Amino acid sequence: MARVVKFGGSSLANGEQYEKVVNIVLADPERRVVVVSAPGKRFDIDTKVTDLLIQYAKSTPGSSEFFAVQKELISRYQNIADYFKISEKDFQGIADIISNLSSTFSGEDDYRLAYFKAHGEHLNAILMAMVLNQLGHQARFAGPAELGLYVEGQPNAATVLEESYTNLKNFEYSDDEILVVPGFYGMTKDGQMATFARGGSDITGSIVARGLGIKLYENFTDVSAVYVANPHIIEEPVSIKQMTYREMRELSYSGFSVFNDEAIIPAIQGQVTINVKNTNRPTDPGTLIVPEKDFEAEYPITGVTNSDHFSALYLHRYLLNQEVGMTLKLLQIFYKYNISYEHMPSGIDDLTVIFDNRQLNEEMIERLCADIKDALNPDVMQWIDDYTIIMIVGEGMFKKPTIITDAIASLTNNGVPINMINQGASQISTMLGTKRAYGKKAVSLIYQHFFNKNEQEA
Ligand SMILES: Nc1ncnc2c1ncn2[C@@H]1O[C@H](COP(=O)(O)OP(=O)(O)O)[C@@H](O)[C@H]1O
Ligand SMILES: N[C@@H](CC(=O)OP(=O)(O)O)C(=O)O
Repeated sequence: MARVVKFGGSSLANGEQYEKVVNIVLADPERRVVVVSAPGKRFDIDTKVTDLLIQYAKSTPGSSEFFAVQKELISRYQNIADYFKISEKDFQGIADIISNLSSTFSGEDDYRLAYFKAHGEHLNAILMAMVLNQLGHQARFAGPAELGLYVEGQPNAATVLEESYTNLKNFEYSDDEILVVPGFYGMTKDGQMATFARGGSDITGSIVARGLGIKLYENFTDVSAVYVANPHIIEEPVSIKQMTYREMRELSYSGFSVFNDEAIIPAIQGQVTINVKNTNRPTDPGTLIVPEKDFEAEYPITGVTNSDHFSALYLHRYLLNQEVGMTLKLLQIFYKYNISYEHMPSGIDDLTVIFDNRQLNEEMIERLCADIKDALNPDVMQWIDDYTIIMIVGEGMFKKPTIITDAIASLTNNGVPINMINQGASQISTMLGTKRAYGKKAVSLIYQHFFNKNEQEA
């Protein structure tokens, strides 16, 4: 069965990592389509190529910073090319593209940053095809322009156009060649490069798998599995062997950065199974992300995460719930500021609106609050920035009501106050709100309660 394989920036950070990737690709002839990110961090305090490109785009052309970043960028690709003994002549094309990025850009101003960022993946795919050719394999660069992968919307947070799937379906390639596809960006209909949100190469992998009708998408990263909790919070957490699309989407949206939350959608639409695997330990089975829960879960919940990218607005006024059109007025104000909300748990006299705070700034919040005061005249209105959301996820959770009470008790009995509970109609997640300082402690307590094997056996 043909596969799409995507390699994240950590898997392509230098020559040694690149060699592992090449070995993985060549180990199985079914690995026909290779999606690459831009080179990532080689060590903890290193800078990803995407971040260097952002710095490059923002520096003044001709300034010393501009030339310093340009040099650093060329050397990131040069080191990989040298590792594989790519000739100077062949590499020169990549160096020239980097040097000339500022002058080759001819689109609308809004797209300039996206143009720079997209080149991280673009050049890495050109280099990967070169390396595979140099090693005697038939490989070809296939970028969004060639594939017909079209996008629309914001230049740095684009969304795929449906016609891309027809274009991909009609894309011709032969059985004996490897396609190397740059992740993270697509083309607008007027020929400009636009990127997905950060971490968006995962999205390209899903789009390409759905479009080409490929049913297995291997997503190679630097961990051996999707763990039940963030490994930066819990040391050596339990691995998830299998999970559903819905579980992964809930968890990635709220903090599991290992797989981009938007990338699940094309996989759902194309019924593509995702296998998250480790480039450094490719024989480990990894985590399978599948359409339906037709497997036995090992633990009562699938995962727990916390996320600080939410803020809340609390409104209180007696008889708030009886006022016809109150929510409409509120939503009209959000619409005016082009703000979407995530959740809106309510009581009889109060309402909490939870926002993704990455779309807000201080000035917007001030104007928004002033408009709400005018329109709704609340007794209490509080903007809460010091907020973290704890998300507990599992398809089986709601069959056993004690799971939620146990989770809450494990927090409140250990000094973590909860100021919001939201249980979605989806019946697979419960969201708890608390102060940021408690975020990691809350994840640890819930982890200890549900996954700590010693405790469970006791
Ligand atoms: N629940 C989780 N399971 C596994 N990894 C996680 C989880 N939550 C956060 N991560 C982090 O995600 C990282 C992998 O994602 P990312 O850095 O985007 O990789 P890549 O460079 O391969 O795209 C891991 O190194 C890990 O630190
Ligand atoms: N290089 C882009 C896109 C991406 O998906 O990268 P990675 O696979 O390294 O997370 C970024 O840094 O956002």
